[in-house]
Amino acid sequence: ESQLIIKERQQTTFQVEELINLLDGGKEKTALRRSIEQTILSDPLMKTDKIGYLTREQKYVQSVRRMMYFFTDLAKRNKWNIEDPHCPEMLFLSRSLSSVVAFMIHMGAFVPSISSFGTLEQVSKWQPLAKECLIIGCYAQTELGHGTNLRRLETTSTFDRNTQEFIVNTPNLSSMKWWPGDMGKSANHAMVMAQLITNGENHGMQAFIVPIRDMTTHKPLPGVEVGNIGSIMSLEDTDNGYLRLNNVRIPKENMLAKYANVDRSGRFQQTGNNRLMYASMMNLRIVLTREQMIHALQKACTIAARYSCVRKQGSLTPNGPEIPIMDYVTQQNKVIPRIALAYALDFTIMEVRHRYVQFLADVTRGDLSNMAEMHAISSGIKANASERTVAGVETLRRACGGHGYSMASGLPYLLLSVTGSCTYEGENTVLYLQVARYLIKTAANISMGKSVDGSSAYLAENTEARCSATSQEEFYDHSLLDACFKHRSKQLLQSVAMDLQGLLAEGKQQMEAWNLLSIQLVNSAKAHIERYIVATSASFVRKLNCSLKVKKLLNQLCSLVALHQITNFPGDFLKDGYLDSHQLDLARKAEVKLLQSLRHNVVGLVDAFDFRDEILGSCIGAYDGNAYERLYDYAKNDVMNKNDVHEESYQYLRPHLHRG
Ligand SMILES: CCCCCCCCCCCCCC(=O)SCCNC(=O)CCNC(=O)[C@H](O)C(C)(C)COP(=O)(O)OP(=O)(O)OC[C@H]1O[C@@H](n2cnc3c(N)ncnc32)[C@H](O)[C@@H]1OP(=O)(O)O
Ligand SMILES: Cc1cc2nc3c(=O)[nH]c(=O)nc-3n(C[C@H](O)[C@H](O)[C@H](O)COP(=O)(O)OP(=O)(O)OC[C@H]3O[C@@H](n4cnc5c(N)ncnc54)[C@H](O)[C@@H]3O)c2cc1C
Repeated sequence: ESQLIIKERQQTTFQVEELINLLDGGKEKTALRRSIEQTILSDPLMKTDKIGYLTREQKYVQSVRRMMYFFTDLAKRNKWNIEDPHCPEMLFLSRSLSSVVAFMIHMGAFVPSISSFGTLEQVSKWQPLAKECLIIGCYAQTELGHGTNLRRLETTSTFDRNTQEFIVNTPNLSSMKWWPGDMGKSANHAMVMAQLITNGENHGMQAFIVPIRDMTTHKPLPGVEVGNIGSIMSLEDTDNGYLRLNNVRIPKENMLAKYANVDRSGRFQQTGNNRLMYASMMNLRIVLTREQMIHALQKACTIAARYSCVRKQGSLTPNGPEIPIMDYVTQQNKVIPRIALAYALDFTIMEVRHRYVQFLADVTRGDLSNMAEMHAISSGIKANASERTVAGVETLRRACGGHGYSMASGLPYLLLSVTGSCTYEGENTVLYLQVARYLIKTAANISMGKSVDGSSAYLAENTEARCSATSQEEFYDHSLLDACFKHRSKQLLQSVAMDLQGLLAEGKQQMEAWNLLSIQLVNSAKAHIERYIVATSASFVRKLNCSLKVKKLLNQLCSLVALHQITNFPGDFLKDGYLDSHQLDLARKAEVKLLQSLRHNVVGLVDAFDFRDEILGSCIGAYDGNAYERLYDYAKNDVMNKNDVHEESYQYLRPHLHRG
């Protein structure tokens, strides 16, 4: 173990294990997580070869092999609950599996969509088959021509009264399904989202289960053309696919009919709220925020923080001893606010998940009153967490200098794999505009004196016109910081709502006015969600039952998240004079002081994320801090170094070497 990292751990002022337990949800949960990790990581059939050395095809094959074994054997033998994406076991499992892997869409989207859209009878038919991996499914919504605008999907499913079948068709190039994970090579069934047509009338998007490959030969079924879409930026262990359906017939029962059905004569009946067809996307938005984004940020923080403490470069005195780069305040400003953000997002998503589970129970009772708010929160948190995670991981990668550019650091892999999360499951701008739609409606409700949802209640409160802070210390106070965020959000919303009214009064059409103001609308949505994160994480910490030391530390992290946002994006806080430039200076000084006070706990804070080295996959961020030894070992094992002289060198270099 590096002496430097030992020294860092000696400086830690709190019990790391306490914080680990807190993040897991209790001591017993930590024990459960560790035993799951131990079982998975010690199983020879779950072993992965070093990802950097595999071809795209090898990655896919390895992933399919591991995950088939995992779902059909390992998880069952250990009686792990892989049914509920929000249960603790599932959270721990996805952490142990460490990267995006085959059958995540099958288990994470296909299986839950059956119960989201299916009747009880349909669920009891399809779900056991899917859970046992007797069928492999994908979620086929996006098309070559449309991903966001679901109303304009072009795949059709036309009811044939004579045969009591649906004819599913992708009539042209742009209507073919494009992108679904697990579809290219693995899936034998697809959950196809298509326009339902009965008796010549279009009833909008519905879900259909379409068999696409033969259950014995795995060959595409008649009328089906299916394949991989080709190399993508990362996530190469899954097979994102395309699918063309040429008038493929499926039985009438394959339309999932929880919220709408078609009778034998082709009469369409809507039995539930049609927004519920969209609502199922909330689930994956929340799951991905934690399972992919926050974990990626936590891993990147772990790597950059540990490395920054063992990397020495330069000195703070002329010819003096070299210091760990973590002692530079600029380095602290790159690493520590990201650690703080990783904590704040984790606390926020715990609350969001808790609310979502309650929301699901409400929906089962037929109560949809919280749907609009839940949609705004889940869309906003997905967009904000992915945007800040991607930016954060890149900052942390650069904070590791040259070694951050090497695959050996694990950082490029994290960055590339998490970048996609800004696009899939709802492109971020589009999601922010959904939040803005909710906010504009809320503003209208407030002006009519109607009640507003809990997370937006502050929009109806009276707030001070100016921040009251006169000292640095006040900028650590959560309620003062929250007031800054409330004010920013409120004034951005008021201003865009007024502009919208103005444009409408001038005679502009609603959609045109909306488009003209969409930059402001996105900013307003971001401000609302950032306020939600600041308030939710602080209140989560307030309610925690933990030692004073840990509470103090977590309170500091919450303050830092808010302060860092104010000092880096001060414009909207200064705009209407809520903060003045003197107060901004105080906030900056407060931030630097906070960074320095958190400095000696940096390693403890990332140790508390408790990622085993095998899961972290980094030569420079391993627990023992032996970065250089591992980098050297990584280089020695490069396939290019198999022989001292590369065969190609003989062929192309040797003829030229003797020319002179
Ligand atoms: C274990 C896990 C590990 C995982 C690793 C896996 C990694 C890899 C995974 C990769 C996985 C990737 C997998 C994938 O990528 S799967 C594909 C994901 N695709 C999308 O997310 C598509 C995004 N597009 C949309 O969501 C819609 O088209 C929108 C909604 C934007 C517009 O459409 P439209 O123009 O029709 O909408 P509108 O604006 O008129 O609104 C109409 C009304 O509907 C309400 N509304 C809208 N949306 C929702 C909602 N969601 N819940 C509840 N309500 C909702 C809305 O408030 C409004 O209500 P009201 O205001 O009128 O009252
Ligand atoms: C790795 C990966 C895995 C995926 N897996 C699946 C899957 O399993 N199943 C599936 O069905 N799909 C999947 N997708 C598709 C994904 O859901 C879509 O790509 C995503 O929803 C974005 O839609 P789009 O590609 O049509 O983007 P577009 O909507 O074309 O976005 C392009 C640009 O247009 C802008 N834009 C579009 N509409 C508006 C608007 N109304 N207002 C303002 N700006 C707008 C966007 O902000 C963006 O800047 C996956 C994608 C990726 C990258």
